[in-house]
Amino acid sequence: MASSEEDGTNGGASEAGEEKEAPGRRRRLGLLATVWLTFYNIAMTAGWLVLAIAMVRFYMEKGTHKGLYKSIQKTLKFFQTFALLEIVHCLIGIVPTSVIVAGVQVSSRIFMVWLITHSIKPIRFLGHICACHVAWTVTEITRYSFYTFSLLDHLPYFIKWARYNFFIILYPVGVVGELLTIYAALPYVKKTGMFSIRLPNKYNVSFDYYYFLLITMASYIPLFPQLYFHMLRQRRKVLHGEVIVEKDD
Ligand SMILES: CCCCCCCCCCCCC[C@@H](O)CC(=O)SCCNC(=O)CCNC(=O)[C@H](O)C(C)(C)COP(=O)(O)OP(=O)(O)OC[C@H]1O[C@@H](n2cnc3c(N)ncnc32)[C@H](O)[C@@H]1OP(=O)(O)O
Repeated sequence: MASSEEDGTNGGASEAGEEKEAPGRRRRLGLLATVWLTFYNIAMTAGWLVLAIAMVRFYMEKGTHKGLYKSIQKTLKFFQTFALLEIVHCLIGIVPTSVIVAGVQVSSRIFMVWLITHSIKPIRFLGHICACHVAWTVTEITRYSFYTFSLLDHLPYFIKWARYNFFIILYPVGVVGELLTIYAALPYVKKTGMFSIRLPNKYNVSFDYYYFLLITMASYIPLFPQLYFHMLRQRRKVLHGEVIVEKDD
């Protein structure tokens, strides 16, 4: 999963009004793209901050995570769904992140939010979901504030440090939380047959959501290490200035 920056294509950036850059230097975006991304990143930082404050307040008031999902679900769904724009940013070339990397990252979260927690009520009180939400929230506050300060050319070192260190723990925590949540959903999905299409039907098509979930869980095995090692490479590049040459896959 090589980034376009590394393979020299500049992610289609020139079409989006960017200038070509010397390797290792920050890319310069057009005014419109800079304004939009600054607005987007500030909105996302604020959204995830609101979520963090709501989680802390809930826990302090109630002393339990039970009922937390109900109180945060609207904000969570809104800001996580808004993150679909990240795939659009990659596609139109205003950010150089690989579309595949952003696509896998965003779609797994959308899947968790809408097709698991929104759709399967009995699993909402589980601690695993809480673990994912905490991991996502800390990550996103750090990540979007990193992008915002970078765009404004005033990036405090501790935000850069946090962006490229927190994931070492938070990524596995989030992934284990997601996998345990899907696992906990399996009996309910099997019992209810939800989102499944049985034969015979006039289109002669069958789909079993239970097996889809098993395949999704299995897909974490090849995909997650790729994302994790990608972040470790980014960490070496950004924090330690290593030049990393990657092959396109
Ligand atoms: C339908 C069923 C689907 C099922 C899918 C199953 C998939 C299974 C595996 C998936 C596992 C994912 C699990 C996950 O959900 C769990 C968690 O997230 S737990 C919490 C911890 N998570 C993390 O730490 C996430 C880490 N990931 C990331 O940080 C990024 O999301 C990543 C997409 C990996 C990209 O990182 P990368 O470093 O490659 O690129 P960047 O995007 O940070 O930066 C590259 C340059 O682009 C500039 N940029 C990017 N976005 C913006 C923006 N919004 N505004 C401004 N600039 C932006 C950035 O500054 C960089 O620029 P430069 O190179 O000039 O510095």
